[in-house]
Amino acid sequence: MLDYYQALQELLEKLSHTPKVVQTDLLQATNLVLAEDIAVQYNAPLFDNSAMDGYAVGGELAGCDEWQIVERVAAGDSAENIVLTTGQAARIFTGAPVPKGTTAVIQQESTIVEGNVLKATQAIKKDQNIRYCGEELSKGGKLLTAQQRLTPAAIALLASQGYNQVKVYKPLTIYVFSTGNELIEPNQTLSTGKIYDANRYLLLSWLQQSPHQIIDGGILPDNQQQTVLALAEASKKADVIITSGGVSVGEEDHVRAAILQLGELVFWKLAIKPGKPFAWGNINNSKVFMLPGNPVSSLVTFQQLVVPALRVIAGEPASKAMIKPMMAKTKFAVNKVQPRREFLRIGLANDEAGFWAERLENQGSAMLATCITANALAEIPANATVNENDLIKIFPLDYKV
Ligand SMILES: Nc1nc2c(c(=O)[nH]1)N[C@H]1C(S)=C(S)[C@@H](COP(=O)(O)OP(=O)(O)OC[C@H]3O[C@@H](n4cnc5c(N)ncnc54)[C@H](O)[C@@H]3O)O[C@H]1N2
Ligand code: MOO
Repeated sequence: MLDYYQALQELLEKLSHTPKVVQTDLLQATNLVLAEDIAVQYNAPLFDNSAMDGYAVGGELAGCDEWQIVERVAAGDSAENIVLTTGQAARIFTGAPVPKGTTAVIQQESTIVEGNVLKATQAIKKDQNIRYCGEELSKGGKLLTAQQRLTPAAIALLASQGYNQVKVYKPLTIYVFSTGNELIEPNQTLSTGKIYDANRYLLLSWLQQSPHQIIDGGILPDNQQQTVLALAEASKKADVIITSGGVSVGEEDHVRAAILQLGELVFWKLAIKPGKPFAWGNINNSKVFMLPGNPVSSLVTFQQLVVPALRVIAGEPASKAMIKPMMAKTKFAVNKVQPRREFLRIGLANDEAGFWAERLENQGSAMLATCITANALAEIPANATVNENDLIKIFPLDYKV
């Protein structure tokens, strides 16, 4: 059996490639990966401005305890033609440009105003409450580096610099299939031996939150020829094909054989529970991931292996594509060692002492309902016991891609 971290590293290394680049409107780039370095084109802040609603005071501060209010500047106004000298002040608002000669801004809570006369109720320091031009970013520097995923904050930063188009790696086209004669759709009538397809719904709804194009490939029957035809057809358009079921050793497990006929496949017995059988490979330029049929095995292998893999295929560096664990203290013990690294569904909570993990009942790999209460997976290393209050790795179940 292959160790999880070894498998993950090998998978991400072997997937590295150069994705296609497209120019796109800013909002369309959300969650895609930047394909170019972007320069700071304007100083930030763009101009000296006030950090508070209050009064800009000019000239020398020493010996000055009263100012004449001579001007008013609001956000959006120009202050280019205003100059404050010692003893002069301007009413000013947050974000408004400070007039020339401004030494400090006094926030209005620290002032007394009588007519046009301003007095301060607290000591004033030079430069207080002034955000100076270029103090955050200076023109010509690097704003963003290629391979950065464009989070909402990155989109906002680009907008704040006047960029309305960016070059990103092209969104992926991802096909999702389920496999198995036992599977029917939720709108169909149950008959003996049949079950409703859960995995395709898990994967489609999870992937819907990604910026990629997701195509529902439907249910493949346990039939070699039909599986080959469907996968060959999907591979004409797909960057990625994800299947679930039929990956282990049974005679009715046709997907592996179909992919081997059409392309290349690596089959792993992973030392993880759930999620032991896992396969990946390619049909021409389409990458293929085969998840185990049990719904929770699908969920765990999708989050722990395929999500990082999709990030790499979408253009992120492997180091950033890894899903990041956090640490939590256990409210449970594991006394029995077992040979596979276990990803337990847990309830993660926190108090003043930090995060703690509570083990949930019903950990079977077909027991999907536990995943509703669970908000994280706890990693129990192979051949290890865990005591109460031990610190262990936790992977939040946040359904990100
Ligand atoms: N002789 C062995 N049998 C099994 C082994 C093994 O090593 N030797 N491994 C077991 C483990 S662990 C897992 S996990 C499963 C994985 O099996 P497959 O990927 O081949 O999946 P199936 O046999 O097609 O299905 C397993 C199970 O999951 C149900 N299923 C499948 N697809 C869906 C779906 N889309 N929605 C809901 N449920 C689904 C299916 O009906 C089966 O009950 O193999 C073990 N067996
Ligand atoms: O690995 Mo299987 O996923 O134990 O049920």
